[in-house]
Amino acid sequence: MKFIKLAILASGTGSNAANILSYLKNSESVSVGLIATNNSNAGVLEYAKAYNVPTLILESARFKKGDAYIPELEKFDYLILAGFLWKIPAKLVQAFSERIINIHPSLLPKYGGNGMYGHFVHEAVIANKESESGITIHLVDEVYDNGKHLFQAKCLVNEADTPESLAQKIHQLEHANFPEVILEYILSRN
Ligand SMILES: Nc1nc2c(c(=O)[nH]1)N[C@@H](CN(C=O)c1ccc(C(=O)N[C@@H](CCC(=O)O)C(=O)O)cc1)CN2
Ligand SMILES: NCC(=O)N[C@@H]1O[C@H](COP(=O)([O-])[O-])[C@@H](O)[C@H]1O
Repeated sequence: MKFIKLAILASGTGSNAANILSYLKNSESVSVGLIATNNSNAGVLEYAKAYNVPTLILESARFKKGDAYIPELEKFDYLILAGFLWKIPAKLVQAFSERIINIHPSLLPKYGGNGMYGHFVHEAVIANKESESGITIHLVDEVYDNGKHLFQAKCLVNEADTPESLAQKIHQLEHANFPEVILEYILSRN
């Protein structure tokens, strides 16, 4: 079987990226060859250093209006968005058709779209007194949070929950499922 190379794109703390790196550390068929971020202060860069993974700092104009770093990214088989906060431009979506996977911290289509990321999602769920929330893992198309769903998992939300306590529940679901959903999808296509 072909050896599969992943690039992770992340903007923040990087707990999902770290979880994927840990999950794949002994894999003989899939590896993470790059961590790219738009934030030179992102915590994810510390995990890249710890796992000795090359990094790439994305510059806005080149990513959004230039070549979208396709020369650097096209050597990878899949792009994994793990808390990446910029829209993937159409030319990169087209270059990686059905090969970009994103994790979103809500039960899409609820609480998705522009402005719906990180704590903003949890704040909206709590403000609306939802009884449940969860995660969605989906393919990425040219629109925010619109691609084909690969997986969803739910958690209960109770009156005592805060955006912070809900975020913890969501992170537990993400860490328990994202690596396995990624592997299941890419191995089903190779
Ligand atoms: N073409 C696509 N690009 C991206 C997708 C996608 O589905 N299609 N998913 C996002 C991740 N995401 C939700 O899962 C998401 C991330 C960020 C935003 C957002 O509103 N961002 C702000 C900018 C925030 C910042 O720069 O700090 C914005 O665009 O104004 C919405 C959804 C990754 N890319
Ligand atoms: N809409 C995108 C979005 O909100 N993504 C969310 O960013 C967080 C990143 O956490 P991490 O940096 O600890 O992996 C995760 O909860 C992920 O679902």
